[in-house]
Amino acid sequence: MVKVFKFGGASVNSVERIKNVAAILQQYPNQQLLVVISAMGKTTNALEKVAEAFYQQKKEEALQLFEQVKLQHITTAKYLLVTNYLACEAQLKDFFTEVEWLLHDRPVREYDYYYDQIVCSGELMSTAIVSHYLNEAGIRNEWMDVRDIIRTDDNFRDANIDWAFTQEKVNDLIRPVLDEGSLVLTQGFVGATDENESTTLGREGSDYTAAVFSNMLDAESQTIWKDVESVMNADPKEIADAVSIPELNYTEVIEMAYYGAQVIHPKTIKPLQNKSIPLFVKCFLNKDLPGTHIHNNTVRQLPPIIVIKRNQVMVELKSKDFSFIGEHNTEILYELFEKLFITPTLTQNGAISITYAFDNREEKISQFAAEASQNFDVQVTPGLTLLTIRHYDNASLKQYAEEKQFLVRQQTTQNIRLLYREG
Ligand SMILES: Nc1ncnc2c1ncn2[C@@H]1O[C@H](COP(=O)(O)OP(=O)(O)O)[C@@H](O)[C@H]1O
Ligand SMILES: N[C@@H](CC(=O)OP(=O)(O)O)C(=O)O
Repeated sequence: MVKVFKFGGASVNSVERIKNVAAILQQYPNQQLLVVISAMGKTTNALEKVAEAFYQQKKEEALQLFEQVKLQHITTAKYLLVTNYLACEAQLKDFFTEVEWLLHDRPVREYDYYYDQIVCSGELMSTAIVSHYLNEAGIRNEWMDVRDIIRTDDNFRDANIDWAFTQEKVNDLIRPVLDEGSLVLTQGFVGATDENESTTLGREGSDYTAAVFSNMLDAESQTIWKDVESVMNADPKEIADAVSIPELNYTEVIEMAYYGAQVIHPKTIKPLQNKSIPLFVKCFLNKDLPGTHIHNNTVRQLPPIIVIKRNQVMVELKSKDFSFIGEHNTEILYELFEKLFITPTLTQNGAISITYAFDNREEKISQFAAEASQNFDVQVTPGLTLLTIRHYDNASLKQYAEEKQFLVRQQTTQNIRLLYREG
């Protein structure tokens, strides 16, 4: 049976880290492996800047920013590769040309289209480098362009997968290579339309790609390799005494992601759950640590799970005519969410007012406030943090919630949520 591995940006962001990926893969010599890899480090953010400059018709700036991305990849390939360098360089240059060809044009289509054509190159470049290195290290692998496999619609930046078509491609292109004993290496986060336009599946979407493949290959398990020891009860970068969670239920992971824990992409769970495929989160820095096992069974006695979402904005809306917040008013607001692709991170209803928190994407929030002000009095308060404690107990309430000067507080038997000013 197949194992699916996903290595994220942090696991391939240097020569040493790529060598470490090879060392991990060497531990699975007789295993059918499909490996999904993300763009190196923060490449996706860098490519987003290229796309923005291009769309603002700052061609020189876009080309210059892309030059830096190119250099970073060429340098990594140079330090990493010996016999395969020239072959890798040729492959990278093809990807460079694909992007530069577009950058020399003028934007005539929507931004999201160009975003995807540019940003997808991050995953193509990283996987090309890793693939050549694995071959040098004696790990036979076949690099596959995921755009030949994952077919999506043209909802750029958040494309939806055509499951039937993709399943056929998995059967025709991936399965035979795995059966023949070769590791398959491909890109996360990326797909393509029936017109061969590149698409992406939403930020941090590589976990999801891996889950789609796990589902379609009826994998025995999926493993996401991270720079942390496991899924923890809080982001260890935020909370120093975060503890490891050895076991979790699929639903709990979806809940954590919903409240903003940026540890596993929420869309990842469903394809796995549908086929009861276990998900392991393991540490690429120390593969002997047990990590977290995520499955279908109930897990009791979870520790309090703390999720901190910074850079939140609160938007309070009062109906201008003192009408109650009823179907019509909420309909207007939900239509705006859909139009602007924004989702509240918290909602609090009153009789003639409604309060939302959002991630502070300034342009979108301004547009939301402007449009909503046709029907409501709108007040916007930026600079806030949203804290959620799931499975809270007295100790965690005391430690994290007690002294916060909150603007909104919500409490159920399971969760407590506070929206407060960043101090
Ligand atoms: N509950 C949590 N448990 C573990 N890590 C978490 C949690 N919440 C946030 N993180 C953060 O997730 C990071 C790893 O995710 P990410 O940087 O997206 O990895 P990658 O890009 O390699 O997929 C960790 O370094 C950690 O700071
Ligand atoms: N590179 C994409 C997709 C992804 O999933 O990345 P990572 O595995 O590093 O979170 C992003 O940064 O959004």
